[in-house]
Amino acid sequence: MPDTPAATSRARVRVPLRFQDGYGVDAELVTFHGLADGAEHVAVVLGDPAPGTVPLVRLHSECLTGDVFGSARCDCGPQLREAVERIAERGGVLLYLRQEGRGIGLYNKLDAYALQDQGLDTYEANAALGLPEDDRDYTAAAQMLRALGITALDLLSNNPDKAAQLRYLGISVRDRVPTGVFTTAHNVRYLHAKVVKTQHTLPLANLPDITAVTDVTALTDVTDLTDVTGLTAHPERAGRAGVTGLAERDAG
Ligand SMILES: Nc1nc2c(ncn2[C@@H]2O[C@H](COP(=O)(O)OP(=O)(O)OP(=O)(O)O)[C@@H](O)[C@H]2O)c(=O)[nH]1
Ligand SMILES: [Zn+2]
Repeated sequence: MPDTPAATSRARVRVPLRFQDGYGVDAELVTFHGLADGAEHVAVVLGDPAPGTVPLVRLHSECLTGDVFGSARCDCGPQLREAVERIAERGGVLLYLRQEGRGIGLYNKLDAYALQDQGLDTYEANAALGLPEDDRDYTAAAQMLRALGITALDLLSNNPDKAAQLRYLGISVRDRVPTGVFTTAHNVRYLHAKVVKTQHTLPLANLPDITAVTDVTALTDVTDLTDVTGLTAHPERAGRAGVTGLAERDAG
């Protein structure tokens, strides 16, 4: 385990969260001193874990296009909305990490989008720009968790690298709990690349051949795509139910 200096909490403020679909919950936002990368990450503390249970935690990487503007090119917005409610129900923390574009920044991400529009996948596009496929380091996340008194957790994520890095940093990840599946006509190739290239636990691996969807722009209704993928298109609840079978307990 690397020897990382401790971070301390800086401010704790109550913020009532009110989403456009009517869901609301009161959160406590926590800021920090001493984070390793100097970025302004924020912890969103939700609900109250029952005594003797570990908190549910999500490390959510910033996505301006998806989180703020509702872009359908990725699944970040629905994942964020889902995570807030699931964590609030059980008690836990969402770490909102300022790692736009898997760490390469917003402008580089949009450059990568332009290359994806020419046929490259999400990882090839980063590489073509001379950038890492995924530049995220979760040292600051581990510091934030420790500052909040959390050393054991269940992780709400499909990304095995998040669990692996947290464990390396000395945090005990008991279960890795998959998020819902939020497909749109515009993000299915992106989600498929995450499964094939970075082993995200999304139930897309058995797709007959995603490249058979040659013209996604023609799929104006996401239910068209559901026929192709066999997946549920974008419902927050049904999508979640569809992947619960993938919940796994990681050893160690
Ligand atoms: N470079 C790049 N970043 C992207 C792209 N699409 C989304 N992102 C960024 O990817 C991050 C979200 O990561 P994801 O790979 O969707 O999911 P994850 O966080 O690794 O895994 P989960 O916990 O399962 O959601 C955000 O920072 C987005 O801005 C893309 O095409 N290129
Ligand atoms: Zn996104």
